[in-house]
Amino acid sequence: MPRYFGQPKHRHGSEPTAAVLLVNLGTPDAPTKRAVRRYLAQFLADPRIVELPRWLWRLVLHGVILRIRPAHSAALYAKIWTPEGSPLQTGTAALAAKLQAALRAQRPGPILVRHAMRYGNPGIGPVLRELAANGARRVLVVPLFPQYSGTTTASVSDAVGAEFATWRWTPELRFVTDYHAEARYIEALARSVEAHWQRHGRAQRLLLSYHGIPEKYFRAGDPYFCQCQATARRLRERLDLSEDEVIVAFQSRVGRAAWLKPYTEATLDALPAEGIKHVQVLCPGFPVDCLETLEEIAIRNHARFLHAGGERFEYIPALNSGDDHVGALTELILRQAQGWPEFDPGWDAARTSAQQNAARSRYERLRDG
Ligand SMILES: C=CC1=C(C)c2cc3[nH]c(cc4nc(cc5[nH]c(cc1n2)c(C)c5CCC(=O)O)C(CCC(=O)O)=C4C)c(C)c3C=C
Ligand SMILES: [Fe+2]
Ligand SMILES: [Fe+2]
Repeated sequence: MPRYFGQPKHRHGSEPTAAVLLVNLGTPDAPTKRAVRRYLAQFLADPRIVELPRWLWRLVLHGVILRIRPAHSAALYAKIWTPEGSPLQTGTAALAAKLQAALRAQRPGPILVRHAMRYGNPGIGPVLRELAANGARRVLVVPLFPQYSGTTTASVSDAVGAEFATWRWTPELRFVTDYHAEARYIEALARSVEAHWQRHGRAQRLLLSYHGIPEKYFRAGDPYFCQCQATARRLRERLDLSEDEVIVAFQSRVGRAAWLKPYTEATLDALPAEGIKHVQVLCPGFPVDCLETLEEIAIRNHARFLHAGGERFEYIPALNSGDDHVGALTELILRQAQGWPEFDPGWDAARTSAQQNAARSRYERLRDG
C-alpha cells in the first residue's frame, strides 16, 4: 500500500473542476439500536464534542453511555424517520441537488456539488476522494452550521485536514467558517417567519431555539453564543419586532454540566405562568430539519408547553431545500469562490482544454513508463 492516496491515472492537462462540499453533522443509517450505536460511537468519541481526558471519557462512553443511549435515541429517530430515510440525510441531499442546479444555471464552468456528513455516511473522506476522481482540483467546504462553534465547524475542519494528510496531491482549499450575519440568510429566515404569519397569524412570542454547547466552551472562547445572539438581533430588526417579543434559548443539552442558558425547556415551562400562551418557535441554527427540530421541538417541547398551560405552539420549519435557502447559499458560494476560473462567467472550456492538451501525452508516457 502506498503511504499516500494518489491518482496515478490522472490525465495531465485534463480539465480542472471545482467542487462545493456541503457538510452536515450526520445521522444514523437506520433508526435501530445498532445503527444509532455505531453513529454515536463515532460522534461522541470526537474530542471537539467532549473535552474530558480521553481515558476517562472512553470508560464512561463505552461503559455507560453506549449501553443506554442507543436504544433510547433509536426510539426517538423512529418517530421522525421517513420512507426515504433520515430527514437530515434526505434534506441535506436535496439541498445539494438544488444548489448543483442553481450553480449550473448561473455559471458555465465545471462545478460539482456534493454533500457529506461529519459523522456517519456519506463520510467526508470518501466524498472528497470521489471528487478527486472526478477531477476536482479546487474544493470549497461549506459546513451547514451558520453559527461557528469549535464543536461543529472546527470538527469539520479537523476531518478535512485529517483526510488531506493522507493524500499525495491535495486540492486548493477554501472553507466557510460561518454565515451567521449573511444578509440573504437572515432574509430567508425572515421570509419563512412572515410566510408562517400569513397562514397562522402572529404569536405573543417568537422563540429562537439554538442547539446548546457546554457553558465552559463559551467561557474558553467559543464564539458560538455571540453569533447566535447576532443572528437573533438581525432577524429581530428585519422583522421589526421589539426585544420583548423575541426570546433566544438553547436546546438539546446532554449530561449534567451547565450548558448555554436559558434552556429552551425551562423557558417554555415558565412562559404560560407569565401569560404567554401562544409561541412560535424557529431554529435558525439548523439549516435542515432533523431529530433536534422535528422530535425535540415539534413533538416533545410542543407537548411540554401545552402541559405547562400553553395553548398554541407552532414550529416554523427549517429552510431545508426551499428557494430562499438555495438563493442565500448560492450567493455565499459565489462570493467565496471568487477568482476561481470555473466560477468565471466567461469560462471557455474549449480554449482551456486545447491549451492543455499539448503537454499531455509527453508527461504521461514518462510517468507510465
Ligand atoms: C454531547 C455533546 C453535544 C454537543 C456539544 C453538540 C453540539 C451541537 N450539535 C449540533 C447539531 C446537531 N446535533 C444533533 C444530534 C445530537 N447531538 C448530540 C450531542 C451534542 N451536540 C447527540 C448525542 C445527538 C444525537 C441524537 C441523540 O442521541 O440525542 C443533530 C441531529 C442529528 C440527526 O440525526 O437528526 C444536529 C443537527 C450543533 C449545531 C451543535 C453545536 C453548536
Ligand atoms: Fe448535537
Ligand atoms: Fe459578543
